[in-house]
Amino acid sequence: MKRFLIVGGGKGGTAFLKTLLQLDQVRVTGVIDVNEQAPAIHEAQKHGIPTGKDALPFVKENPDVILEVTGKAEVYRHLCHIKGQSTLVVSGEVANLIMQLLAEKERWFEAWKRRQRELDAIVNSTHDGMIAVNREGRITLFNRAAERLIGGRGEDVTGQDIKEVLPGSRLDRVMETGRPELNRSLELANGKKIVSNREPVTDRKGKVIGAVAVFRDITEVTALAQQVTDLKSMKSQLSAIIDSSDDAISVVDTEGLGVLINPAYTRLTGLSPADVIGKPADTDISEGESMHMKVLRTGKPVRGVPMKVGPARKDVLVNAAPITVEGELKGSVAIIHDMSEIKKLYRELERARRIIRTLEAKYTFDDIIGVSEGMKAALMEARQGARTRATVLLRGESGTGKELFAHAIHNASSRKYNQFVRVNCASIQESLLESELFGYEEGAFTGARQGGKKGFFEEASGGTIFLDEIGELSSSTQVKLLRVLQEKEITRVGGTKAIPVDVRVIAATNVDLERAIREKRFREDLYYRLNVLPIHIPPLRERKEDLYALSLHLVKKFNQEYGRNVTELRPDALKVLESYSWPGNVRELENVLGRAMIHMHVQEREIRERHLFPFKPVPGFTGSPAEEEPVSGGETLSEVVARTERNHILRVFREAEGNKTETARRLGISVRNLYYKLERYGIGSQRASSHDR
Ligand SMILES: Nc1ncnc2c1ncn2[C@@H]1O[C@H](COP(=O)(O)OP(=O)(O)OP(=O)(O)O)[C@@H](O)[C@H]1O
Repeated sequence: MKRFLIVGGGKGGTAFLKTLLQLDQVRVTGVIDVNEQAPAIHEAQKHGIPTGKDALPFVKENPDVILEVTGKAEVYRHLCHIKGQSTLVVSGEVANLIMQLLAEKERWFEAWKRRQRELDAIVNSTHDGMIAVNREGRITLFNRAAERLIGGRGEDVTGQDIKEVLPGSRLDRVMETGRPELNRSLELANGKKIVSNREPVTDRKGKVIGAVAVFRDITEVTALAQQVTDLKSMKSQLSAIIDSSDDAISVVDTEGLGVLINPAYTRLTGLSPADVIGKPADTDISEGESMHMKVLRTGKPVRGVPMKVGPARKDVLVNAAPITVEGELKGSVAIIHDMSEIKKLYRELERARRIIRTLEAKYTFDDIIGVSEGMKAALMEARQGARTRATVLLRGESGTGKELFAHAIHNASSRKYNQFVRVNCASIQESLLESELFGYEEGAFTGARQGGKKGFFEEASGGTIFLDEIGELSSSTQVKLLRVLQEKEITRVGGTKAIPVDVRVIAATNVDLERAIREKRFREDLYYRLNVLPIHIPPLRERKEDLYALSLHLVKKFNQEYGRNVTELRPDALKVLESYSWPGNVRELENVLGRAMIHMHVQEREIRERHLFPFKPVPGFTGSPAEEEPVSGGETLSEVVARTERNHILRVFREAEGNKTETARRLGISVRNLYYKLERYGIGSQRASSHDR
């Protein structure tokens, strides 16, 4: 509040008074004039302002400004003994001007104050901390951000020595050197990280009159920077994982537009990033609805969807899932697993399995012993035949080695790594044979397996099927077999679809097929289909020169089996063997030698005649006891019938020298029936297994 004393109440004084009365922060302490009727005196009295002598005490109170509006002021100055007061002498004309200037100053002052408040607001609202000190190092500014960062209150610390409030501020140092310190990072005692700029404040002449520090909290920024670094490294790790994945990966945004694919995706589909990124997913790899679009539509993952993709139409399995960030759907990711590799591996595995199984077709040509002309010819034909896929018909009596030949042909052919399936056509019930050979569809007959079943032909696909005892096939099976040989395709029982099969057929029989054709028991057309490469294996009695080598070969085999060390066959023993007719052929020889070795002393090395003695070869026997059973009392009728039947079959079987076809003929039953009965009564050597698998 400024106090004014107006001296002179004329026009000028009145003008001053009126102007001053309009101003804030101004108090007129009095108006003085010798003329008590002067207009300003009147005006002052109207406003209760002391005049004349009444004003004098206020003069003594030392008004801030005395406005002398006339020359008479000198008198009043003297009167009032006012000293050291600034006195302004103005004429009435300039009084107005001065008043205007005063008003201007007041406005400027107001503006300055407002500006000051604005600056205060700015200084206090900024996130940057600000501290200013004067020349003495006393704090003149300590804004709110500084309060927050450092602690303490601006009003408390203002005027205090900066060295006490903030010993590490270095503002004293800045004042000393007069040089700014910029972008300095430091950690405060409270753990906050800041970066600060400190600058000296100079007057117009460049003299340092203080210093100011502006500093910023970078704790969060540092943490954010760390997070960004972490995210970057995570991103590059993820990119490396995605790029090195063998599974194809694709990502789309919420609009279904491609965002990311990995190299495996390009390898699988042939689509480059340019084909996919930013393009709609509904034109992607799938034929129906895109898995991405399905995921975006339903918000749910899809799993294990089989598809064919890419130019190679590779089999794949697709998994797709929504990408959600804080509960919000952001897109979809699909992982496409190439199944062709697995399928390939599976095929390899199957192949390996087959090789293992094929080992069951374990004989090769090296296992077939034969020095006789007849055997040499058969072997040569078989070796040649092995190189082709021609159907082979092995002819020869029981036990001559037909199956051995079949194994050897398969193992010498290009099909050796695939399945060798042996089917004994006589030992499988006629009603089952068709479905066993050709398989059946689900529901083909009561008891048919769910999903149907592959037959032997399908099992042998890529390999060889050995149809033993082919002469025993029923006419309906003969027709079907003929079709397989002609069309190279099968139809499952109960099915309509023709399934192509790539199978090499080796058939064998000891039946006189030509006679069977004449008797209408065997189809002529099938005969010609089978008889592409007939191989005749002569009976042992016609190739006695093989006996010695064969015997040594078989003895070697038994040595291993029985843990013996027999190395020789004495001439006397060989002579006995040569004098025999071998109706059971090599199988019978095998039995005779096996039995002889069992009866030899462990240390004996040579087979002699006496070892074979008493040599009563039983044709067709493999060692199972098959003597006639004696009659005993107290049997039931069915036991008597069974015993009688067994004894009779055994007798005829011996008389026919173990020839099953002949036995069956003499008994008036089918060979199949004979097989059944031989097995039932434990007679003979036939194996019950229908195929080697
Ligand atoms: N030349 C041979 N060299 C070595 N062993 C042989 C020879 N011929 C046959 N064998 C052996 O004789 C036994 C009977 O042979 P295989 O089973 O092959 O005869 P098969 O003619 O198929 O008889 P079947 O018609 O009764 O089925 C087998 O143990 C076989 O190893």
